[in-house]
Amino acid sequence: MIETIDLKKGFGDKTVINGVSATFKSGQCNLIIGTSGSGKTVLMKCLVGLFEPDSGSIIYDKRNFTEMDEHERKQLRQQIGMLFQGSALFDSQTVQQNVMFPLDMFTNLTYKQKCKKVNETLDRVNLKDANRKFPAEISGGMKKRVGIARAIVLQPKFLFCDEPNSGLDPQTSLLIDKLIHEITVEFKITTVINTHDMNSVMEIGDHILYMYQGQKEWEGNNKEIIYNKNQKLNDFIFASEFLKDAKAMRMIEIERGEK
Ligand SMILES: Nc1ncnc2c1ncn2[C@@H]1O[C@H](COP(=O)(O)OP(=O)(O)OP(=O)(O)O)[C@@H](O)[C@H]1O
Repeated sequence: MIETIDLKKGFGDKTVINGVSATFKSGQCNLIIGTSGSGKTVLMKCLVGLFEPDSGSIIYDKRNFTEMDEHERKQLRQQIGMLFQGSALFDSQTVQQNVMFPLDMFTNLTYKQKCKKVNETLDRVNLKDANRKFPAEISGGMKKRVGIARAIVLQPKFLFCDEPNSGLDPQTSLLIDKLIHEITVEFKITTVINTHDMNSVMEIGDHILYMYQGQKEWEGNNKEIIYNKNQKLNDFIFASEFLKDAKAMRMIEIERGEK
């Protein structure tokens, strides 16, 4: 579990995160949504320590991240997996080398042990027989799976995904979402996902945090979002005719008890 308490972050005289208190539970996909510039990325960067908040606290399983020294943070980082936008794979390295990278960095395992772990993890993300391929030789969806494999190879307790569906077609996005959700539940990971993808919100939004101008404007789950009465949130999610129709269909499904 990760908690933020009255978190604030600004740049110069501009406040970007303005007193966000939130709880991200384990075994759940916690989605952060909001318009461009609402502070999603800055919030996530504060959570992982890439930005220092100006005030407030970040608590990882009762450990105060904001008060940790560099040594303690380094230890905690070993429990954190990150899936970056565009997968951020090393182009000159094979799939196997990419996934092995965190094991090289953080463990003293033998090469044989590392290979075993890499193979088990690639299996888990349904990527067999790709070990020797280079990123340029595989599809966007496969790259994303490699990114996920690299993020979970150390069996993290916390997983951060920045726009995991960027650049993927809707069908592949759905598969990647499902994979992230399955892994989250299976390993009881606290997963935090920054997304613009409304399909993800509906499919895997166990907990959704809607950011508006640096503040937590609304939170709830993917059922509650359908019925929410928050005008700003509704303006945001139902901005398109398609989503309005999707909402109407979804409400009919829920009323019929189909999901
Ligand atoms: N390093 C920085 N220095 C100064 N301002 C920054 C910095 N990083 C972000 N900001 C500002 O903080 C605000 C929030 O940016 P952020 O990237 O968190 O938005 P976002 O919600 O993630 O948007 P998007 O959906 O477009 O990624 C923006 O106004 C941005 O210009």
